[in-house]
Amino acid sequence: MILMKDIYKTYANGVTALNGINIDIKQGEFVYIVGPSGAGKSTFIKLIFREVKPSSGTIVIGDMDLSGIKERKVPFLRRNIGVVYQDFKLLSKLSVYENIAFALEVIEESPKNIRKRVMEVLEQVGLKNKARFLPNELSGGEQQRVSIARAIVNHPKIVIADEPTGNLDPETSWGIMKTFEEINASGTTIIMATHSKEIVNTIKKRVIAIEDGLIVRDEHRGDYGYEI
Ligand SMILES: Nc1ncnc2c1ncn2[C@@H]1O[C@H](COP(=O)(O)OP(=O)(O)OP(=O)(O)O)[C@@H](O)[C@H]1O
Repeated sequence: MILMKDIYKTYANGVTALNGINIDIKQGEFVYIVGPSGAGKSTFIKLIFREVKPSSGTIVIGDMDLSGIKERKVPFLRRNIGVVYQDFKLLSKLSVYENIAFALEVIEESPKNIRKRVMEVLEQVGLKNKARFLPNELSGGEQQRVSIARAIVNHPKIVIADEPTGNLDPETSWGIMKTFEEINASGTTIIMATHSKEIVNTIKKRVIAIEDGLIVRDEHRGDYGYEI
């Protein structure tokens, strides 16, 4: 599903973020990516949806080998991947409904299907009654739910989340995690970078630890393993 072989990444400024990564993640897995600040977690995550290109090595996502992929094929890769960010990245002038519908409009889904599917995902994240609200009229947790709804509206096979609870209080974070678990239960692969020891040690999943651009630990139902 997600395969990386001998992945190295050195940025244009000379910083080497990844130093020989090998990984195999199967469809339907839930994986935490942990490690110190600057270890290479975000770089690892960005490789999956081709926000970042490796300096060398092979990446296969589903049946797509990204090594030789043409730029015009990248949107097809991204259709299978939903992304959730720490700071939500919602469009502030668009309503909740429009923020989610936008993801379907760009792939030219019919207006009837768009309406049906947007209301479906809003129901799934518990925000059906806020469809007409603007993002700044919502709490942080609600905004993150909108961004999760946007990420899953197109039925992606993979959802990637880069510190999705980083800006939320603990109670709200547990609710967001429950939503990710429900999405995972329907067969979607979840890759989540997190600094939350409480979450990783409570909701046990596969844990991949990255330090200095290398995978130093890969455990089924692992622990967070750091003090903060
Ligand atoms: N666009 C970039 N250009 C140059 N260097 C970068 C770029 N993005 C990241 N880096 C560097 O690559 C290294 C790894 O960064 P990365 O963001 O992947 O770490 P991280 O583990 O996600 O950190 P954090 O937990 O703080 O988010 C760092 O030294 C960082 O400064």
